[in-house]
Amino acid sequence: MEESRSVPSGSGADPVRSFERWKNRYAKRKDKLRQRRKQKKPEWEVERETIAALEKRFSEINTNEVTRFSDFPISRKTLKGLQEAQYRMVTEIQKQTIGLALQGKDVLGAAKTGSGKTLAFVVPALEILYRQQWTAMDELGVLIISPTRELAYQTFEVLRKVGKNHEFSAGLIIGGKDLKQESSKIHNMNILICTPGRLLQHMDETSYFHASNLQMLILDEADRIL
Ligand SMILES: Nc1ncnc2c1ncn2[C@@H]1O[C@H](COP(=O)(O)OP(=O)(O)OP(=O)(O)O)[C@@H](O)[C@H]1O
Repeated sequence: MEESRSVPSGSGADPVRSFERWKNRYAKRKDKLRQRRKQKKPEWEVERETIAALEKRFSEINTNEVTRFSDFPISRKTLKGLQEAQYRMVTEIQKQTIGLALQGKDVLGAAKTGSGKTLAFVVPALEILYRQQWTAMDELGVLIISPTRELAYQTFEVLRKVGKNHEFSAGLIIGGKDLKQESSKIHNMNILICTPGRLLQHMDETSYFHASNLQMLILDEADRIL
């Protein structure tokens, strides 16, 4: 059978050839997209590269030149949390201690009331877990001991605010609540803030409470705790 093809008179364009050209272009574009999708790295790999780039900058931290949180090599998630809570410029205790803590050094800080000590340890606490790609599936990584319930609660609020873009779980163990209820949740926590008495009680009575993989121990107002 003969194929009939209608060409609009006067246009000069062959619709079959135009279609073929369009089909080739479409196939090429689709191929490019497929290649690009193939090259796209998985999220964990991108995150690992970002962490490696941050760690490279640790040795270059110059405390004297730090004025803002963004001068520290810290994660975008922490930085975003800080900015959303309107924290941009560092206070003296933050400037002097965050860099050392990021470098993995033990830090003993002392500064007067209201000088911003809480963020000086909350930021490194978030970063140490971030760097190890800690997830809510992992165990306890950071333990913060506060001398009083009020202080523990305040610290928890700061942690919640600044760490809201991370996926870690955090718990407050301060007594005054049902011990059994606390016990059932304690093993799911990546970061725990507790008062000394309640912590001891859980160490004695909660069989599955363990801190064998702890990455950071923080004693808030150590002089009152020790
Ligand atoms: N970098 C910052 N920029 C602006 N405000 C800040 C900064 N750091 C802390 N603050 C604010 O300063 C106040 C005191 O901070 P914080 O409670 O951490 O001090 P502190 O030294 O722990 O005090 P205390 O010894 O009473 O516990 C808080 O209201 C906090 O939000």
